[in-house]
Amino acid sequence: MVTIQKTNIDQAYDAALVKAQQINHPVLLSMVEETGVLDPLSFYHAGGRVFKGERFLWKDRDQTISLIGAGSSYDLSSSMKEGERFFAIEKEWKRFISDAVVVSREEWPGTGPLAFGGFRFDSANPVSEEWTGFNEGSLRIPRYMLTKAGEANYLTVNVVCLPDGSGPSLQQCLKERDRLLMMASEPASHEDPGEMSAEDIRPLEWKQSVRNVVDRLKTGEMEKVVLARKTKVSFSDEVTSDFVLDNLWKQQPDSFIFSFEQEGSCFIGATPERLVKKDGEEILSTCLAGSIARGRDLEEDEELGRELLDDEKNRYEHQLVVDSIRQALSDDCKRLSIPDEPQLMKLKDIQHLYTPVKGTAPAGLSILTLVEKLHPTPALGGVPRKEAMQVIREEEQMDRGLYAGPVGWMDAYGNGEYAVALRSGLLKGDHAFIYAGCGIVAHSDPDSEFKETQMKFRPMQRALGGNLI
Ligand SMILES: C=C(O[C@H]1C=CC=C(C(=O)O)[C@@H]1O)C(=O)O
Ligand SMILES: [Mg+2]
Repeated sequence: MVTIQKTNIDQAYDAALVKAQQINHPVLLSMVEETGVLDPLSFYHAGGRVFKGERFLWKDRDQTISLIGAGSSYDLSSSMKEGERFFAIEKEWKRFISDAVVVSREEWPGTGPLAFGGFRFDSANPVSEEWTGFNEGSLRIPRYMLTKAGEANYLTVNVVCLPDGSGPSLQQCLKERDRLLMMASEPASHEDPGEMSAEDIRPLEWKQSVRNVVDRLKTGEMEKVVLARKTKVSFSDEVTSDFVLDNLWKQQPDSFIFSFEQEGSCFIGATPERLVKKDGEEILSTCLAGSIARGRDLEEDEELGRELLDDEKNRYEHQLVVDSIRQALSDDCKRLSIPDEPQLMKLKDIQHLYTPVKGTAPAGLSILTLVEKLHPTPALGGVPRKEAMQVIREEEQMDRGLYAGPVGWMDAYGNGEYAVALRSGLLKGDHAFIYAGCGIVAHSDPDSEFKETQMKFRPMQRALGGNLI
């Protein structure tokens, strides 16, 4: 945890420089101020004029917080495998913030030193060409960050002071900040990516994989395996994250919206699934699994909702997630509250079975400890976990990259939130890959699971500019 200082900025900068020399290690100076109202997308767009390729955006499902980062002041990254990657990043983060000098009036959640990023779904799967640039864990502490929390707007400026005194001066950073703020007061505009065409990758092989997995599940050797597939979308021009975000923002108000630019690519999406949120001692998680279409009118929609709630196959698919999340959280969380019956979560293109999870944990417990325990839940992995992951590797024959992995943020005050990066894709110049998967159980039918993936592709297809229903 960090200690807040209420000194003036010049003194804090000098103190950070002296500290960097003393400990012979970079020291972060983080300055936080309340600002006037800023539009998140305009800030993101303005950030792109100086820091294209180094931006992120996050908006939570409850509309309580938005974070928009531009530039990088420090990267936390790990190439370690499995749980080690979470612990390695956690260790470096703790060390980094323990030396940080923070100038702020208060400990506003989501301000000051904050790391945003994601983790690959499966660290044991080799990194494919399309995902190069993303490590097993890749988190970024931005140079500039807008935090919108309710009605309040905050701007964080992070300057890393180096032991040899090199690096940007305080005056340079403050000048750049003013320029960024000026540009962010202009409305966001973006280029249209032009003509679009889509190509399903290995659709027939995917259905065959569902059959193979169903056969194995019927023997009782496993209970559930989530199989995903991808579609390649091509454009006549470059598809920018500004364009896609603008669409997601308008079209998916009930989802977590995220974008993470890294080395010429951008991982982006609108997911309904929270992995874990930590707000002081309060812990929230979500069980989300089991799906059905939306109806054409209210009556049909309610009928489909009832059908989903009563459907044995979907209830089983869902219950495996509930059991696994309960077990993963039971060691660290007190007062776990998990309703016995799921409810419906209705999104634009699909409805899901949904069980909210609440609990409490010591304020000092790191959110990454919980992420490590929860990931991968059976909403995107399977049961038993280890065996299901091996089947996914064998049957999917693809690299999920950050799709279905944890994506989100953590601050230096012990707050944070990670979503499961579903309904997402990777933008790469004039093309994109989008991903969707389904929980396969012994009673799965390949054609209906395939249709389910088609529904799950729709949010990204629409955001990419596809003229869909
Ligand atoms: C794996 C995905 O969805 C998961 C989350 C909700 C419902 C699911 C299902 O019904 O199969 C999946 O477990 C995806 O969207 O790519
Ligand atoms: Mg399903």
